[in-house]
Amino acid sequence: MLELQIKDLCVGYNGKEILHNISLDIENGSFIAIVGPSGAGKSTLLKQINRLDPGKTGGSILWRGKDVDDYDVHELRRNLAYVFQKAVMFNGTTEENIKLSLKYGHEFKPDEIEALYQTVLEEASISQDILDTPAQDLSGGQQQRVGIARVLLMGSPVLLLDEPTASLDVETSNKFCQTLKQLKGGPAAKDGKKRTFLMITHRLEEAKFLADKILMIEAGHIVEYTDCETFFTHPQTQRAAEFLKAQAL
Ligand SMILES: Nc1ncnc2c1ncn2[C@@H]1O[C@H](COP(=O)(O)OP(=O)(O)OP(=O)(O)O)[C@@H](O)[C@H]1O
Repeated sequence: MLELQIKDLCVGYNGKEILHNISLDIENGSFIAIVGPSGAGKSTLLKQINRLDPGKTGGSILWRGKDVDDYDVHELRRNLAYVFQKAVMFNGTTEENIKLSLKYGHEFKPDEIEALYQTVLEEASISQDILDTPAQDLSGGQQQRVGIARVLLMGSPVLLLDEPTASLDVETSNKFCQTLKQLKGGPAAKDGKKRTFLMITHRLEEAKFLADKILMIEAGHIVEYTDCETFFTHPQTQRAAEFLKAQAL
């Protein structure tokens, strides 16, 4: 089943085109790593998916067959959740910070919430000592896991991850990727369909570890959209081969 279809998407600002005729299909349950040089348009693409970027000039994005523009924006963002480079922590306990997402029009019955909460803590590797610490005192890696827990508590089937490990050290980042790996392929809450991940990363080893497919973008164009192994072992384009070679230096 197709989770997302992007058709001839064009984005531009002040007459300058940032994304040019992007078309791609994303299967339910897949993990897509989005790679490419700085300024390629990766974040712009991700933000287009849940309408965080206002620059669309043409084309369409369908989530489960319906144009994202036709959804109520809160419903859309609850289902296609954006995870930023750094999760924002508010005053209060970690538990309060995680349960904050329940305020955003969730569809769960009260008795379902507690069960889901317990599952989410396990899935996002949130231990009791993290819960007991004020959220603002948590380390960067712990805060990112709290951010993920919030998204899971909303039951979002699609996670849009914009460089979630960029501000983490290598060890913490590896732990965070282990958490994502555990989540991968797991059923989304409620509808039983699998979770789908789109993650921007500059760390190719993370893409290799997590992704089913790699989407490489450069200067607003798709360079390659291929399965992970093929991308790393037999890139189909000269440009992808050069990109991989440069990263290996
Ligand atoms: N609101 C905006 N107005 C004008 N230009 C914009 C806007 N948003 C993005 N851009 C431009 O679009 C281009 C692509 O930006 P984007 O953030 O999508 O790139 P990126 O591939 O995510 O880069 P990075 O890897 O450095 O985060 C950049 O040149 C950026 O300046």
